[in-house]
Amino acid sequence: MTWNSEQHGINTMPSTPIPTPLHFGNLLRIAIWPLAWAVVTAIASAALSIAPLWCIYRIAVELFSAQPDMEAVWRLSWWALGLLFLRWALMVASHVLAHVGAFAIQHRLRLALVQRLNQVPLSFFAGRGSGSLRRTLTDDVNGLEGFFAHMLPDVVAAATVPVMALALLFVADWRLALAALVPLPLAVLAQWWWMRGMGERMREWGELQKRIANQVGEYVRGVHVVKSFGLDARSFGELASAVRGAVVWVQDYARHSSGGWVMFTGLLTANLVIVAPLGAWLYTQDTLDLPTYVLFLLVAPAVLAPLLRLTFALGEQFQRAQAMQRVDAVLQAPVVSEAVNAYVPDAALDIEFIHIRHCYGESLALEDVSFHAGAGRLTALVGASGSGKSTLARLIPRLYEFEFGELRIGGVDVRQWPLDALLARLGIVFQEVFLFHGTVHDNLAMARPDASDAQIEAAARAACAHEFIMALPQGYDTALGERGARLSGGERQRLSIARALLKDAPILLLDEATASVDAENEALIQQALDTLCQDRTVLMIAHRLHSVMHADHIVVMDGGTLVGQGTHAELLEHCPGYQRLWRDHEGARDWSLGHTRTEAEPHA
Ligand SMILES: Nc1ncnc2c1ncn2[C@@H]1O[C@H](COP(=O)(O)OP(=O)(O)OP(=O)(O)O)[C@@H](O)[C@H]1O
Repeated sequence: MTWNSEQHGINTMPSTPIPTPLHFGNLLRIAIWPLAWAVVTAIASAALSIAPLWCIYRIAVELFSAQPDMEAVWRLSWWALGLLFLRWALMVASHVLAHVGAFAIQHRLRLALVQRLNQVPLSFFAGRGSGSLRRTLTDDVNGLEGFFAHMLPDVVAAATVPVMALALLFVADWRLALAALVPLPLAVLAQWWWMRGMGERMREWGELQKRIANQVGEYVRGVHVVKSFGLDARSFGELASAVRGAVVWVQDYARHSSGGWVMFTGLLTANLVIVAPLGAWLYTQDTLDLPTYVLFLLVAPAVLAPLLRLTFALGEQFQRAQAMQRVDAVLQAPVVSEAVNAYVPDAALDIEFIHIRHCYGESLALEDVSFHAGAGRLTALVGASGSGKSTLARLIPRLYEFEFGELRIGGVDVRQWPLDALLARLGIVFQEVFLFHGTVHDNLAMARPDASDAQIEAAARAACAHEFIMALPQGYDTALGERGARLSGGERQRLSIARALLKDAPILLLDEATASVDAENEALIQQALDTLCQDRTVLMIAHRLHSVMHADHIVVMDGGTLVGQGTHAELLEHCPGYQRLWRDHEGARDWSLGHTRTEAEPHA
């Protein structure tokens, strides 16, 4: 039989959003039926844990009677064994059902988180370390799964067993039953003492864990730099300080909590210390029979000891509540808004920046920038590092929302475009090429999932990538490591150009990517780019001026403002900012050529 999640009340469809703010109630609702059955079977199994003890009590009654009925003793023994097996079967059923429900919750949460992360602007990620976000998607979601899979049946059992045991003891002898409860108020007092300020402490612990996760993420990303300087994790200051902070926290926690904890656990497991002598005294007074005394010796520990489990669950609950808050913060993160009356214009797709102003937090990145990138033309953005070129490009796919002004594509403000339609019309080639785990083919096909093998190959050929792909061990089926580690920068760049060619979008955002590659790769990439740019609206961030001399339009940026625009010739004549850039560029070229010459001369 296959498990049909819909039939069994598990709603895994990502299209139904999870109601926020998140709490245990709305998580439970995701998988209400399996979890409800898990609770029912857990209660039944917990109740049955007491039943064999009742059989043993009845056996004792027989054995201590004047004429023991051995047949009844055997019958009761078989009953005890049968009930024990039934209890185990119910326990297994409860755990299986709890896991089914918990996995449904985990699956739904993950989908909802990934969906949300797809919809938030880039500024959301800027304020968070990638480590802490990864922790939310993995550890926090796993923790919630674990809570429902393990804690739920355990907690239900831990709460049921004492109630059943106490009911049985009160039926047998109310005086000893009360005695079995005596340590409880003292244990609660010790527990209160032990738990004081726990919420604050757990919050501190959560913060420390977040810091460590971020720092470990950073350490792993920068491990080549750390190694190249002959350092190790201890010399990675922030990471070392976060780990030391955790050690101090644990020491402090142990110092403050151990006394109360020892008292609490001691009291909860010590009711026999009262029940045993009191029962013996009542027996000597002839007000208690021996089988009842045996029953108390067997069952009294089950009245309080399971409460220990409940305490663990409470501690666990603190952590899960924090995990839930972190998951909730992502699920409630503001998404890129989409206009109600969004529409796709039926016009040539030019790009127009009108008095654009943008800040990253408090710091101003663009001020009053206006220019027009004509449809089907190549517009280049030039300027010193930090002048705002990339920021302008990032505003087009709405990776960031600008503060003031208008940004029109095809005559319509980007905020009036349906986001999917906008992104479908953009091809993006940035310097940092991200390649996913998967084959070369998968990495290319992501640009157009329905592309045929022939189309993929044609794009690769046009991007001058086919030859190096065929030289890989399995050609297009070669798996690429994390971040495409097995490919050179130039090869990755050509793959990303092939992707853009496959997507065949009418607008192209290009971060000129030839700055850091060798001459052979530069020529190949340039050739690929020339093919890619044909008949498209191209906005190109240019780091080397000679590559944009022939652009239709050049926009010169300086310190977040536009200081000139026109063709290369016009700017050389009128724009001091461009003249300076050109002088620097020519100077650098002379230096590099001169440098090459002087190095080459001795061999001439
Ligand atoms: N995510 C960010 N958060 C905060 N400030 C940023 C962010 N990205 C860029 N900036 C700042 O905004 C300004 C413009 O940066 P931008 O990357 O747009 O310049 P650029 O001209 O593309 O530089 P480069 O040529 O070096 O890439 C800079 O002062 C930069 O420090």
